[in-house]
Amino acid sequence: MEVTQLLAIGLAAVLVLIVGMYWRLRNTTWAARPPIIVGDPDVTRRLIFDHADAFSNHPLFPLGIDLDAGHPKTTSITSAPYGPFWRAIRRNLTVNILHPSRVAELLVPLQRDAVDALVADVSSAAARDTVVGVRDAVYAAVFSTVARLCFGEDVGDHHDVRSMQKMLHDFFHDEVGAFDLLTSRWARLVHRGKWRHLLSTRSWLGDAFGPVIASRRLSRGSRSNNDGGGMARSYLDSLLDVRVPGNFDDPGESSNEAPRGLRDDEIIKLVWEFLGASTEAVVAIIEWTMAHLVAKPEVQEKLYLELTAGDHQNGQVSDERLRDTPYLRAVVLETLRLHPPLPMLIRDVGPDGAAAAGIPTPPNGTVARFMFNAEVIGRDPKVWSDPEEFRPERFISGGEAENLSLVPGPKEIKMVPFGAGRRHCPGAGLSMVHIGAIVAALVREFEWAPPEDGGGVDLTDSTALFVKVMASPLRARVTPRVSQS
Ligand code: HEM
Repeated sequence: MEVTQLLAIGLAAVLVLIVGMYWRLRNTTWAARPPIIVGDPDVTRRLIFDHADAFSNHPLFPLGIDLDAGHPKTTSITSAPYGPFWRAIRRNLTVNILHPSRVAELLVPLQRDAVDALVADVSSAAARDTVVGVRDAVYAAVFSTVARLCFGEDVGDHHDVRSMQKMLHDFFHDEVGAFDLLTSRWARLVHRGKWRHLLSTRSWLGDAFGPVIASRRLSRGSRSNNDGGGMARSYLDSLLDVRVPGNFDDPGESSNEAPRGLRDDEIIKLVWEFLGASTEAVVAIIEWTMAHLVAKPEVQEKLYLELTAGDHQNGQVSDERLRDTPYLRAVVLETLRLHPPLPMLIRDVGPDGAAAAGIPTPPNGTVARFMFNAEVIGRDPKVWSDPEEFRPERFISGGEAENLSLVPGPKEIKMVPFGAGRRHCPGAGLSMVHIGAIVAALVREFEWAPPEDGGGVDLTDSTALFVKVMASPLRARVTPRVSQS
């Protein structure tokens, strides 16, 4: 046999090996057993509400890996097992930050600066170019507000906020995202550096937020009454004060261990959850809303007229103001119906849940994973007329979804963008105010039209970690409105 033939055979063997390895690695997933996908609103209602005890646990490791391995365990509200620890940290967030009175007191004043900066950004982009993108400017406006809610005014200088924003953005929007790394060993092999970076999340979060927490502890310690020195009490302040049951794994109602304060590594996890939860989905919905307004000028005009009528002109958006601007609320709800940014509500259930759902009992010590598909539920033709149509009128007086609440009750489910049952999103009210204020400012100040290049509005979606976003960032022709005053 000639050398060239030998070489060809060797090369072919190597290729077969590589392709085999590729397929083996590609098909390795972190969820060992396939989840059970539910898209029917009635089945969702029955399982989540009628069997609430069994359907109240989210996955313990939302990213599929234990990022605490080798360290004391930490948890977020999202991943804490249903029980007293979860209740304590969720209650702390709802009472201290998300309660409507706190939203009015904390969020609304902070938004003013962020919205002004956003309007200035869009104005200068529109002056430079006929076609502008809105995603980055909105991201900055939302994050700067959220960072101040989280850390208070002493969050640091502009540079610190920007570097936190970049960290969060890279985590969700890196082109080789955590999801690719977790679902494919091939991706881990090719992007070893990024995989190592993901595994060391705990340590780089510590480097970023540890000093902020330490400095806040210090400044509070130097004041006798921990009153924040006249500053509004931030989420971080509440986390420094909250008392939790000794052990977050304890499923019982009463732990034997004495209540304790949170450790810094636990606070870091909760702060990271807060920043991510209050930025990503909010930005996604603002962009989807603007996309529909560009695509449907008649809806945009109707909204503009509502926003500029009477004393709404230049008014801040608050919970009450949203009640006075039903069309704005309807436009945002219609966007949430069509594009729930977290399209899957996940529940891990044991034998009770499996029995309720009529599926085989999961083997000892394991769970069955249910994914309730919010996107399918919100577009169910049994529930919605012309479900694929963007029609905000459904949500106003006389419409098929008049008076629909943000989070469904136990009687009926029509849409679940903020989830359902005990684990529903506690940030729904704050989100509506935050989204409403930004959309209101963008529509009041500018007219939005499709780019002249004929590209139109592309409503294709893609997933950034867990969040459904527009696959191509929105681009629009933006014209400043003539001042009404
Ligand atoms: C448009 C904005 C938002 C959307 C669409 C959204 C959606 C969701 C969804 C679908 C869930 C899972 C619910 C379930 O499993 O039933 C969730 C959970 C959660 N969200 Fe939101 N969210 C938004 C904004 C916020 C904001 C502003 C916060 C404030 C910090 C927040 C904090 C949380 C937390 C802590 C959980 C976990 C709740 C638990 O496990 O008990 N979210 N969110």
